[in-house]
Amino acid sequence: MPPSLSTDLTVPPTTARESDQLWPEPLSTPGYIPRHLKRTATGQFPILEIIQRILYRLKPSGGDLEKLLALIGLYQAIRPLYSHLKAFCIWACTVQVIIPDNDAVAKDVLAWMGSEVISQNHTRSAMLVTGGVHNINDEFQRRIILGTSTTTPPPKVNDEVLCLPPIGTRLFWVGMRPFVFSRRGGGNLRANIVDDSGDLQNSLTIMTLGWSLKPLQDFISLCHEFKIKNLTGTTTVYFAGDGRTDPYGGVGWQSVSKAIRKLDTIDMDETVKSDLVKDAEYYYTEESRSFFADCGIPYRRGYLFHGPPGTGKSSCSAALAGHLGCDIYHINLATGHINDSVLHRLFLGLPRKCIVVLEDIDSAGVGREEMPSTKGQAPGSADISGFANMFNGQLPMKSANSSQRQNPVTLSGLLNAIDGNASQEGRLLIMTSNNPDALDAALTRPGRIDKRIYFGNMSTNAGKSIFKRLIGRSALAHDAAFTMAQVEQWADDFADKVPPNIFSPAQVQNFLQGCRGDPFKALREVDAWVKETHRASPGVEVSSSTRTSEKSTVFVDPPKPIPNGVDEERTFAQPPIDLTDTEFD
Ligand SMILES: Nc1ncnc2c1ncn2[C@@H]1O[C@H](COP(=O)(O)OP(=O)(O)OP(=O)(O)O)[C@@H](O)[C@H]1O
Repeated sequence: MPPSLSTDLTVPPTTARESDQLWPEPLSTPGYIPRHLKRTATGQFPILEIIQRILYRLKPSGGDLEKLLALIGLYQAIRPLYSHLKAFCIWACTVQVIIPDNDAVAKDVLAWMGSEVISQNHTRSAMLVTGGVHNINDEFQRRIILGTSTTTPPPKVNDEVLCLPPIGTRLFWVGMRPFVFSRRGGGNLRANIVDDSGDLQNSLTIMTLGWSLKPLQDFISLCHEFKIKNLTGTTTVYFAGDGRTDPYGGVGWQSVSKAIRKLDTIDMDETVKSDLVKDAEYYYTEESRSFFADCGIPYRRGYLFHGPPGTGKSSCSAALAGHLGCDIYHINLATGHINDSVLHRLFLGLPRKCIVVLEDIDSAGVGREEMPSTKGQAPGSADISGFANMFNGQLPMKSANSSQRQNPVTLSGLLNAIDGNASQEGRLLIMTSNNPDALDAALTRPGRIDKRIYFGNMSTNAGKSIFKRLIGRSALAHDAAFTMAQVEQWADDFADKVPPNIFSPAQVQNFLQGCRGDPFKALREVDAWVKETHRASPGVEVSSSTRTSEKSTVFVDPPKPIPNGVDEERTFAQPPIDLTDTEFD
């Protein structure tokens, strides 16, 4: 009798009689394994001992352990062959795409997988991340940011926790076609971005049966459409990061989802705004696309938004992206993290339809390279444009802001990234600047900048509008006794108290935010605020005339007398189309 399995799992006694009971076969029996070999095996692998006892319990006549051992041996022998065979079958019968984890396409795929595969009932593991939308369910915030009425249902956004596929592999079906999704991660992105087996770390791999990439392209389109349809109400904002997320070890894009900023929350001249929106909308029509293609003109468009700080240049760019339904990419050259090759790569990685914002381009200190002799360089290393100017009898242009430290991005590198031959087409480039006069003419020439829009300080109309948005809506929502007519009257009173074209909308917004939706507090405190703020802004003088007419604003050091709007533009070289029916937010 074998010892009881439940109490004793040690090696069984080895007397000849007991061993014979366990291994009763004679030497001539096929599959016979000598006793000492069995003992060595079970001694080395205690699990075999356990299996042996279980088998004995199940079938006291015994005898199946040999088959098991033979199978295990066979498996060990053919395992390398199996992995080679598997690799060959995968290579021969499947197609795959690899997507860097931080690419926009990867985000589309993850969003689709999260919703259509991972959120299904049978999922047993998932990666949870926050949605990253700023407080969109807050009524007050929503009305300010989105300009929606209290009756408008909130847009469908990923406001809380997202369920995404974890690291690992997952089989799923789209219709009748199987796909294998693999997510790799955990690598140090700054250095070892390709592992020993040559695979990209922190990437997604999508694989399916067949010999054509078409099903995979269709799947990617499906994911993209899903994102467009389901994430309405948000814009993905990308920032050129500090290098931690770039699969190539340099500076890459980092992203965050933000609630769309509605165009009607941007206070600017309505004609200028509608002209800008029509231009951008037309740029993305099929008609315009084929016009560019037929004429052999690179499909690109650029705007320069200029004006004092806090006048809405960045906000308008974001609102435009939301209106056009595309993502927005911010590059701040002044950080010093970006050099020519990184900038080039950032532009190469842009999707076809997007808005790229080069922020505060004047303060980035981007300039042409200095003459080789002044820098002690070899002649061959100088910017070719510098030589061209020498031959024209001109000195090479100095840095746009020579007092600043040299930016690793050169003007030629910037121009190359923006519209060099290898540069991506389809993007809409917006440069913002507080001081457009400091910009190199090469950067703003027609073809690179097609439209210049001036963002000025707050006008009387803008004052009314900002009061209604920040105070009026909240007052109406919180106190049913207030009427719209009252709000209009308060807005007029408020705008009369704030001298036009003196304060930036950001300053006024800041004051009104401090009033916390209380119209009486705002009206009571605005005079004191105006005086106080003037004292703190010595460059501005307020006369009584400035309170009555927007045009009579006095600047001590006046900028060019440009109305708040377009000051120069290059129009599309084709008959204008009728866009009068176009609806605007
Ligand atoms: N014209 C405007 N309409 C509505 N809000 C505005 C406007 N201008 C500024 N603001 C508000 O002021 C803040 C700062 O605006 P924004 O960053 O767009 O200004 P900017 O011109 O890009 O400033 P900077 O030149 O310093 O980058 C934002 O919160 C925005 O809501």
